[in-house]
Amino acid sequence: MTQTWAAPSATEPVRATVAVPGSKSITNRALLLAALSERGGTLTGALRSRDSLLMIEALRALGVPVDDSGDVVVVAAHPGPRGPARVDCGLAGTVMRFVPPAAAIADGDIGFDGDPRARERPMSTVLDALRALGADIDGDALPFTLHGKGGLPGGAVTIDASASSQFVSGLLLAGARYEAGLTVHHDGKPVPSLPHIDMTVQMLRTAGVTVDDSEPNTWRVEPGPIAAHDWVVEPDLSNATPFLAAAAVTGGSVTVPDWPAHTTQPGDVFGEIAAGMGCTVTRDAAGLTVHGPGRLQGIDVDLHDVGELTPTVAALAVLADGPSVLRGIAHLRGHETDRLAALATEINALGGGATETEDGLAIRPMPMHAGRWHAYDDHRMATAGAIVGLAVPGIEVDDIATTAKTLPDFPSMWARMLGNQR
Ligand SMILES: O=C(O)C1=C[C@@H](OP(=O)(O)O)[C@@H](O)[C@H](O)C1
Ligand SMILES: C=C(OP(=O)(O)O)C(=O)O
Repeated sequence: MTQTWAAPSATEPVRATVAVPGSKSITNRALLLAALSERGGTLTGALRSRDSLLMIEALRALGVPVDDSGDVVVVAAHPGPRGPARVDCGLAGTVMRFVPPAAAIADGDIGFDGDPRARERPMSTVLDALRALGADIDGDALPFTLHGKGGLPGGAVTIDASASSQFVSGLLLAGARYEAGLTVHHDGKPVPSLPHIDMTVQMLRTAGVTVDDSEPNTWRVEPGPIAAHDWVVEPDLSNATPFLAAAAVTGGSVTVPDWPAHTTQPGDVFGEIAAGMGCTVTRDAAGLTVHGPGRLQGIDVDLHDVGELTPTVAALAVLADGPSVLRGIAHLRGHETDRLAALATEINALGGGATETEDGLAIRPMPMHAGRWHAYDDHRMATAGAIVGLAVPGIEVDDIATTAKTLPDFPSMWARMLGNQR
């Protein structure tokens, strides 16, 4: 159900401490690894949102016992994924790209489908790779059916992962459970979001899997069991960025506690981006703090590795003093929506100056006016509208409920941050 939301404008500098829930990317990897470990595992600090519930339901459909009724999510010992099953991927890239490689070791027919937009998101690379590794699959996009044979030979496969790092991550997460393990070689334009592949490799190693990533564009996963692990999920640093942006836009100061000292999450880079736009950024025992400047500067930045941050950075760019260029993000056209088209359309409709380039956005700050900001079923479009609304009175986000994909409490967190929760 959609929900129109009057974005509150800030009448004074925002000063707040905002604790954000667990990382979507870490939660869904930890759930999947627990499902592939016959001894299960636990998650402390797991995200509870549409994307993580879709992952939990997908694993349950595959016979994996997941108990999410308490603070700690518990995946009990189990004999491994099994079919037949139906899996709803919603609009979650981590479900549609991570679950099929895991389901390929199950037996029985496993049908996958998702939201209408999910049927348009790039998927054939994973399905072709699984076929090359021995799987029997009907279809090249959602909906498709995997005819499980109770195991997969595995081996070596070459893919073009330039449209999404999730193609590589999905295969690697399950690769240890293939008979011959897995070698994935990427051949094509550079893979985006490489930190997310590093996250996959690190988490596999934590679960006792041997991974060789010493050669660029090639990843080798040795066959073997995946160990049970008690995962502690870091806060979602990408979801932290709209709150930090509120400080940047209003000349205030926002702290996100429990910011990890070392992390593979792309949101970590936001500190550098905010500093590049004139903010002062500090990291200390309190967490990461962004202090906004009197006037925000434009920025020329390559977001290829951290594409998830684009909607937040674009929202900051429209409110800056000078022009900005956001590069390296052509692959965002295949995200929850075509994010480049969506951002350019919404910014221009409200008087701003945004142009789509071949691989990103050029943004010229211009006075913006009140109006409707469309979210396109995209949680990060919705939060970008909230950021713009802090500085431009009268912005209405047409569907704030879409933030439930990764941050169901967004409206009340935003209100609390602004100190005006009703
Ligand atoms: O592996 C992951 O958890 C993710 C990888 C990235 O996908 P792309 O490489 O498709 O951008 C990122 O944008 C997405 O939000 C989460
Ligand atoms: C691209 C994103 O999500 P997904 O995991 O669905 O690809 C995102 O959260 O910005």
